[in-house]
Amino acid sequence: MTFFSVSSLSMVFGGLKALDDITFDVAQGEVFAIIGPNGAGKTTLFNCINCIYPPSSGAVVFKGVNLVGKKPDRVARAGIARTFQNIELFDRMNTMENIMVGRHLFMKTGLFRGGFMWGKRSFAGKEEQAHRRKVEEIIDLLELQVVRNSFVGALPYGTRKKIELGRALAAEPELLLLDEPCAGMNAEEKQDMVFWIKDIQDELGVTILLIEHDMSMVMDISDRILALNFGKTITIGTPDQVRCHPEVLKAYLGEDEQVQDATCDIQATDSDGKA
Ligand SMILES: Nc1ncnc2c1ncn2[C@@H]1O[C@H](COP(=O)(O)OP(=O)(O)OP(=O)(O)O)[C@@H](O)[C@H]1O
Repeated sequence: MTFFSVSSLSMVFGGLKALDDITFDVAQGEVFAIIGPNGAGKTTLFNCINCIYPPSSGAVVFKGVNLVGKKPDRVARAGIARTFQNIELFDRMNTMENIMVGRHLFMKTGLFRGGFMWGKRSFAGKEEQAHRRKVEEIIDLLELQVVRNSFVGALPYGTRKKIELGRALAAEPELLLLDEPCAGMNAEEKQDMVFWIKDIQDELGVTILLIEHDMSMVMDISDRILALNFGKTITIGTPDQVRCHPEVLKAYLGEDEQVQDATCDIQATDSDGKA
């Protein structure tokens, strides 16, 4: 059984075809990147995968189940978690509490309530302690110990991105959708994020779908890449295949640009598509 697949997926907004007949599959354990210039349809594709948008046509199949028409919380329960392009954390909550929010899918007694209201020996208290242990494992994995009790609103951008990643991991996903995990990060923070993503793939066995504008990061981390432009697939292949694909180069560099570099490197771009 294919672990994850998208078949003939199209999404139309008014007269605009944001996704046009997209088909690909992802094997368990892969890091699969989706690239393309601004407006190519990458976020729309993520929104169709986790059912924020119902596609106009096509299928999104995860472990044999077509997700189209399901609610986003059902998709999360099926084992798909997501981070967003813009950080969406609770600034007035600390790191631990923000990651704990990712556990809500598993909570039978409600967030935090159990431990506080009925004591540690009650079912609710024990359940809450088990969730806290899971959160502590994630804090250790992502080396967030020093900011465990800090309000996230005051923390540096790169740390906040990592906490958002931690919250997604708290849902114990089998498939993790990362929407521009390196956006707004400096070079050191990007290097760290690459390291965490590889760790999540290797140590937790999580399959990763990644949207990212930083091409050096994408080429470094991905097993395979889907390149989109104007909602259509340009190509799917390994980093080396995609890096040198003439249509990919044209999409990034423009019609008139000649590729001088024999390695076919695409310039790293920021989220505005600027070099
Ligand atoms: N809710 C919406 N209503 C109408 N048009 C939309 C909507 N969401 C996206 N679009 C359009 O669909 C196209 C694809 O947008 P999308 O955000 O998926 O691109 P993207 O590749 O993620 O771009 P970026 O890299 O800038 O985030 C764009 O033309 C965009 O304006």
